[in-house]
Amino acid sequence: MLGPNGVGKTTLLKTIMGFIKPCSGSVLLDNKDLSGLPRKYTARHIGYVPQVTCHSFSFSIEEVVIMGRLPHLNAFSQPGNKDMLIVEDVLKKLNIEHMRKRFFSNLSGGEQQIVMIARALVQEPRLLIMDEPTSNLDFGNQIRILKIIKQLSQNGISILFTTHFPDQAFLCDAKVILFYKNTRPDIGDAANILSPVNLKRAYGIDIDIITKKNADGSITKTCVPLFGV
Ligand SMILES: Nc1ncnc2c1ncn2[C@@H]1O[C@H](COP(=O)(O)OP(=O)(O)OP(=O)(O)O)[C@@H](O)[C@H]1O
Repeated sequence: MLGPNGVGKTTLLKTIMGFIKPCSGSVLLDNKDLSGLPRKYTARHIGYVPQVTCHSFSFSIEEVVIMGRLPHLNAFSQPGNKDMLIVEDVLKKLNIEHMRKRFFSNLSGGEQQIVMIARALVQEPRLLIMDEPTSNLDFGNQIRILKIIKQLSQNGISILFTTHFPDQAFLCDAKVILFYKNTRPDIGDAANILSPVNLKRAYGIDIDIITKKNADGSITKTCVPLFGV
């Protein structure tokens, strides 16, 4: 989901998650109205990573990530071997296994963001919803998270995320919902929707789209704003 500030991307995600009541229409999961489903059921199927705010859990990284397994545990049961293997795998994938004992509240905003993504991944959801998952991350971590997003989607997991960087839609070869201030959004493949004309309508600036052929034959598209002199 792409679009200008304040257009309603977060509001739509919160509505899908059931935190806000829709003004009209309904949100269905497996053809059932989400608002009537038990929270635990929803949590087994949908993972949610909210926009970064300052979280102050007094737990270690490892403990915060293990909490993502809660929807799969019975009341009063402890995480078992299978749960711990999933946690290990995700800590490694996100390159945070070496800092697992650090206190979550002492982490930087970007580090906290990676841990919150890890917590959602160990939930093993069918649908992962993330609000600006890369907003606080350094360039390397942005690309690492995008690669994971692409890999998960190739493995059949649906991922819905907001971003302010149209390039990320090209990199993930994603379907795009492009919001505008006063008209209905456009929905479709990044290659079709992210044209200079549509991007100007959304963001109010001139943008060129450059196509680069890589050494391995693949194509990378990137947005270049026309900055002027
Ligand atoms: N709790 C709230 N109460 C009233 N209005 C709100 C509330 N939260 C958001 N809004 C308003 O709803 C509109 C949409 O906000 P929203 O956060 O969904 O936009 P967004 O597209 O996610 O923006 P951004 O890209 O800046 O994160 C904004 O005008 C915002 O001021």
